[in-house]
Amino acid sequence: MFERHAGGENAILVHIDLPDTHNKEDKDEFIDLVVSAGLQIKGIVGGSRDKPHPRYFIGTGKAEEIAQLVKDKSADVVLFNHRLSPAQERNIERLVECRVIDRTGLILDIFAQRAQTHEGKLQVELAQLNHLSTRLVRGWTHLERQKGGIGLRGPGETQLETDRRLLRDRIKTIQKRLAKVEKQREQSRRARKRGSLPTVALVGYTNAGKSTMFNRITQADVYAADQLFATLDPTHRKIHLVPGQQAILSDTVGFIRHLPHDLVAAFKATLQESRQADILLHIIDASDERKDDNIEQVYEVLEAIGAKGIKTVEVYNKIDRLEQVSPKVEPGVEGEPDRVWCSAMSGEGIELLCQTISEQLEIQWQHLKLRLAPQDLGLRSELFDLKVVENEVVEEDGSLVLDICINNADWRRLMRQTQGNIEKFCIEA
Ligand SMILES: Nc1nc2c(ncn2[C@@H]2O[C@H](COP(=O)(O)OP(=O)(O)OP(=O)(O)O)[C@@H](O)[C@H]2O)c(=O)[nH]1
Repeated sequence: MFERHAGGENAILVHIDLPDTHNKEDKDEFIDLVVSAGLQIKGIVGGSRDKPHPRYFIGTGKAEEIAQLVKDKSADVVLFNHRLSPAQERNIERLVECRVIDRTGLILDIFAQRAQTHEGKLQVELAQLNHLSTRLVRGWTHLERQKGGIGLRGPGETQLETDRRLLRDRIKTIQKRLAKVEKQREQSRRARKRGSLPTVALVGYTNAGKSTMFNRITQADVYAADQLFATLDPTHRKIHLVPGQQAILSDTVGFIRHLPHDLVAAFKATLQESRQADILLHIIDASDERKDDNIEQVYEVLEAIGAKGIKTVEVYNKIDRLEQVSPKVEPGVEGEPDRVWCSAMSGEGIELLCQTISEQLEIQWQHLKLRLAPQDLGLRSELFDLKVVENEVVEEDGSLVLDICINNADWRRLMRQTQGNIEKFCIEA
């Protein structure tokens, strides 16, 4: 694994403007990421190119400039805000004589520092190992610590072959463990659904204020820090939105621009949580000048994980930092999400937010087909009392087939009342 960056290692940053980069935003975010990883920035090397140089990504002149800077500033690591090929990483490492980490490596390292649960840690380790496996070369010593020596190396195996084998074994073990943890999680998710409380998932660009909002709404003391990715693992709490209405609130990982696709895949289980939610609360840092771009990035990730169609409330957070903005709700028109302006930090507007979530949950309707046995007359009359029955057919055996259109709140109440049994009558959703 990469060495942890605790203790403030000295870093030289490299950010090159290429035709497809959003220069300023990308660079600012890169700096935020590096600071968040606990590194000391000792120098930033910039420049522009039409396309990456095959050998060093940057030009030879720039590479030499970096090598000099590494010496002058006694840097421990050079960080590229780009995705480097394994060969490029190696070539630069040789030239500058210190460790080189690309953008994916940096994000993985931050994930590794923030992972809290067993599953989160496993996910990070797997992603790191996969990333490393493409970078395994002769003389590569990252796995040194795990090697016990005797008995580990097979007959005639070179160092490189041993490393590869160890890496493959480790990847297999982690995949197995992850599969088990994911299964357990799926079971507890089903249990929560059976408990029939609606779920509300917080999503949003990293540092938008999700953990702070989670704390504010739940009054729970989860970790909130001025660090990117403070929440790698989802956390769940039961919340009271308005008297009598409860929901499960879940906090998820922060999104980030250009999140490499293999990382999206690695964190799918974590992001899965948002896919299963009844409502997404999209937390936006209203005081961030990059907010429009960030909003777009979040919607892109949501689309990539198949969570695009879920009802969303856009939460414009941090209004305490804005002048002349008071808490308010802007109802969405023509299918656009409602927008709530509030502050997780000061608490202004949080009541409005809870009311909006509650209303959105109430007004979700679903069409269902139920088959009731002739003796289930109590339930039948209850459904008629609720005025949710659209059609009724009596079948030859006396059973009743009802088409109903019911809102979530009523459905949940019936679920509670029948201890989940009503679900057994569903023949079609
Ligand atoms: N002024 C102000 N600061 C806020 C507000 N909400 C959150 N913050 C600050 O913004 C920073 C990030 O907040 P977090 O809650 O950790 O953000 P997050 O979205 O969970 O971050 P990731 O875990 O990186 O995705 C912290 O310094 C918070 O104190 C707010 O309403 N007003």
